[in-house]
Amino acid sequence: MIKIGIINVSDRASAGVYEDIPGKAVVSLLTEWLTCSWEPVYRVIPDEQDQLEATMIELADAEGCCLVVTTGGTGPALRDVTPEATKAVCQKMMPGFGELMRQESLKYVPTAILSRQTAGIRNQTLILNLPGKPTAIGQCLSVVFPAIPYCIDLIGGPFLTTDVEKMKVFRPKS
Ligand SMILES: Nc1ncnc2c1ncn2[C@@H]1O[C@H](COP(=O)(O)OP(=O)(O)OP(=O)(O)O)[C@@H](O)[C@H]1O
Ligand SMILES: Nc1nc2c(c(=O)[nH]1)N[C@H]1C(S)=C(S)[C@@H](COP(=O)(O)O)O[C@H]1N2
Repeated sequence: MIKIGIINVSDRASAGVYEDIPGKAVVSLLTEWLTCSWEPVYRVIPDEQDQLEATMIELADAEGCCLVVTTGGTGPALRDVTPEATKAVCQKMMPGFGELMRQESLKYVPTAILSRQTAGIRNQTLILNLPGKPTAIGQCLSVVFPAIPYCIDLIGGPFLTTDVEKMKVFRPKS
């Protein structure tokens, strides 16, 4: 079974102050787009770098997720450490994901430049950061998703398929 990790990184969501809207939004978009069978591996944790790194490693190495999507903790605030944790656990960074998501987000809010969201590869797992704002989830994930299945092909992961009416992905012809 294809597994996809979703980690909501938020002190308030993990304390139950917020409902986990961003994480649920990721699951609902993936459910709408993907036609292959898959299952979410879901975590809600505080902005603690050690815990976040341990959770990313668990979802990548022990659970075998081909993709791990994080929400929140990408900004400049003192406790925002999601990009640092991502860099610490990845062997390769994929800066194009962050660049494209910021460019898209700027169409909606000038504060898009405050997100340090990035992506990287840990072994056979792509780790992708999204901002924590519920409205940012669809705006960011839909703009980078067309490249995600091919990225997962290239790192030796499972073949992700989508409903082309809802999410058209791109795989270059070999
Ligand atoms: N479940 C939610 N419902 C409504 N707004 C949310 C929710 N989660 C996040 N947000 C909004 O997105 C912003 C950024 O979210 P993020 O998770 O990065 O940080 P945070 O919620 O401030 O985290 P923390 O609780 O760790 O400070 C929040 O300030 C809030 O405005
Ligand atoms: N699409 C989109 N991107 C966005 C935003 C948003 O509302 N929509 N908020 C910005 C703001 S205000 C901040 S502080 C940063 C970091 O958010 P995070 O700490 O929740 O990850 O994301 C930015 N990117």
